[in-house]
Amino acid sequence: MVLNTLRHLRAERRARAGIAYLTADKARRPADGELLLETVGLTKSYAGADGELPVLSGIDLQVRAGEIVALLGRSGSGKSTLLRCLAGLVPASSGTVTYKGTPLTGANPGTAMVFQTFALLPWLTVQQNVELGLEAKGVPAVERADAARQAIDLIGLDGFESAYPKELSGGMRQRVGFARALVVEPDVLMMDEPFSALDVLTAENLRGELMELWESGQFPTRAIVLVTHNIEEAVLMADRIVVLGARPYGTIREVFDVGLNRPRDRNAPAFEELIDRVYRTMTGRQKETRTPGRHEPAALDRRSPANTPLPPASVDGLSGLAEMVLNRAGRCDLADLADELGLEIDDLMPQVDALDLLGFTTLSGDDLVLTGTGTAFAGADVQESKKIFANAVRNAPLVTLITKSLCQNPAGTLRAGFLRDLLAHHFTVEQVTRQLETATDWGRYAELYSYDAEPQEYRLNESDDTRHPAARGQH
Ligand SMILES: Nc1ncnc2c1ncn2[C@@H]1O[C@H](COP(=O)(O)OP(=O)(O)OP(=O)(O)O)[C@@H](O)[C@H]1O
Repeated sequence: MVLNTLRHLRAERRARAGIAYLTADKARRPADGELLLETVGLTKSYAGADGELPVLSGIDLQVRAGEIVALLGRSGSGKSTLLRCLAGLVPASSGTVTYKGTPLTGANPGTAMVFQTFALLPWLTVQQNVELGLEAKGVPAVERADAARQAIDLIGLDGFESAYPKELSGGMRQRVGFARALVVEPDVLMMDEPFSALDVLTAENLRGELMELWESGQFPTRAIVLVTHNIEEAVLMADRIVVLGARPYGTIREVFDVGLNRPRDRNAPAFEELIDRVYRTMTGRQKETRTPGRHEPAALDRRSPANTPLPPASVDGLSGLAEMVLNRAGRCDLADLADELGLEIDDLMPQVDALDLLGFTTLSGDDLVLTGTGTAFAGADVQESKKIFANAVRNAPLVTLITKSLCQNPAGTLRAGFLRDLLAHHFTVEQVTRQLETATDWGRYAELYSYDAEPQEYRLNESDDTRHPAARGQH
């Protein structure tokens, strides 16, 4: 249906060739390789409670006409921040971002953004929402209305022009988001997880239609940058996949040239093989052994609360995953397990990271494998599992820091504020809060300390203060 609409539109477009903002050459997608966006040595820090928090470091990236580039990485690796830097929505801390060779000094005039949460104005109709971008550019009303109608048709929303966002399903709202971005015919369409707020079928349908438009050469943009944490989505859509790693700062870990013919067959061996390769890169536990690049800070090597943040996994969550692996003979393919549970691999990563940190599992190829201690932990009764956990948790630097500090204070108490200040040097307020929640949960389960929400204080578990290796000064 969309393609028919397109053919119709194409003819209509030719007839309207005089309209200034809808140029004929934009109606074709030239795979001319022109360099559209470039970052050189891009570094981005955000202001934290105490100083700058580095998020991206040493990012050298190019986006050329004719390509779809996916920015893939785990939560917090800086994908959205990189997208916003490319769009000129946030300034680089150092390094340069250029559009067609010109350094950005504000919003990038060659890009338009589609957001995960649609970001529509509820008091405006579909037509008015779509016209917004053109209004900002000072396009006259009649031309604006005409262009909006075309974008609405293109994206399959014809008939909904006068509807308000609240009358639309999630999928239809996101179509409005696309139409609003496409109406300005940006050189580069920026998409920040545009399908992740939609149910699976709606996302699949919309993704498929967009790819048809792109492949047919009718998409009114010359390149696409897509942020996603979904490996399959990246392999399905992108020409290049840029994998960002998060530790200790967001850096480019690897770039994959996809090179598969379109439309892509998910069941083709080459498709599955690439998914496996990307997956290994994303989940790889290899330490940063390479020499830091010109623009990167030196890698940190000793585990400390600063360089080993606690993953946001509760004891219940990580125990649940350990038990699932135990029930699969102590070894399971993580991607298969995520599939079975109807989750994305990314959803399981906090628990996987936690099990890894505690020494309960290792990754062997694509498989998550229980270690001897992990097997004992997963099969133990509550009391025994608490003992095993108390021993393993010495691998968690923040828990050890809390325990040691408590032991050194004759009163056996520690204010959470002290830890907040300490961690604020390295993490955002949100990250500090999440880490303290995890440390509280883990320390309580291990019966190392308790926590009083009022007056926000940790307190040593006196009966057990000799049990923990950190308390005995053995760590
Ligand atoms: N405006 C901001 N101020 C302070 N810190 C921020 C801001 N925006 C992002 N961050 C922090 O920067 C880090 C990277 O965030 P970003 O959203 O770019 O990552 P991401 O890879 O897109 O993650 P996700 O997949 O969870 O959206 C995170 O730790 C986040 O808390």
